[in-house]
Amino acid sequence: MVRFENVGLRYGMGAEILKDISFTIERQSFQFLTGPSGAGKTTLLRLILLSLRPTRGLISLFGHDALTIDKAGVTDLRRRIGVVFQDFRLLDHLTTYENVALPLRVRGMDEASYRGEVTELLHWVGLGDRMNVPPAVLSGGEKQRAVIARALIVRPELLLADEPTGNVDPSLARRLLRLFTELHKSGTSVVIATHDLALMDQFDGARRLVLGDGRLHIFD
Ligand SMILES: Nc1ncnc2c1ncn2[C@@H]1O[C@H](COP(=O)(O)OP(=O)(O)OP(=O)(O)O)[C@@H](O)[C@H]1O
Repeated sequence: MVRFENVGLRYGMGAEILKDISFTIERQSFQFLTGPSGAGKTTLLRLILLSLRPTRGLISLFGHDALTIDKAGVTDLRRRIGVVFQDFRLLDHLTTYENVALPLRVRGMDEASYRGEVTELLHWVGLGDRMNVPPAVLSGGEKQRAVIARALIVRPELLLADEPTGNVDPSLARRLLRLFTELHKSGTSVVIATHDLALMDQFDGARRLVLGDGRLHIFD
């Protein structure tokens, strides 16, 4: 569902951050994206999301040539992707529950059809007693969990998560990881960018995409 061929990226006139990156992400796959700080993990996720254009190379997303489609096409493809990024904000005029339910509401669904599922997911991420407060009063880790719940509620075809367990304690990190693996089992391709070796070790068999010196090394 994602294919990169010889992708290179530089910011402005700077040096190339990513060089000759080629890989595929298959349907219903699970992988970690790792590498030292500054290696380009967030940059690579942004290229997949089509919020950055590569300096060279080819990117295809869900079978479409991502570099030639128009803006409306990009919006359509993005709807199929769940995103857990640090700078994806919650809306402060809505409650936590309403934020998580929003992607379903904008799809025109009736609240009665999703209320139970949203509530269950919020309990699972440990926000059962925070549902009716605005995000402004949540802690950093609670906000991050609300963003995760909002990304997962639509069961996206592809989930991109950037350090999704960065702000939570190890036991909650394991719980969130379980949520990602359940989503994967139900059909989603999952890409998790992380530094957390202990977390990756819990998923010994998972594919690892390792960035270093601008290159990507793949361990299947
Ligand atoms: N908008 C930008 N303009 C210029 N340089 C940038 C920009 N965003 C990132 N960079 C640089 O690109 C490199 C890769 O950054 P990126 O955030 O992708 O790395 P990362 O692997 O996600 O790092 P971390 O693990 O610390 O989050 C870094 O050297 C960073 O300074």
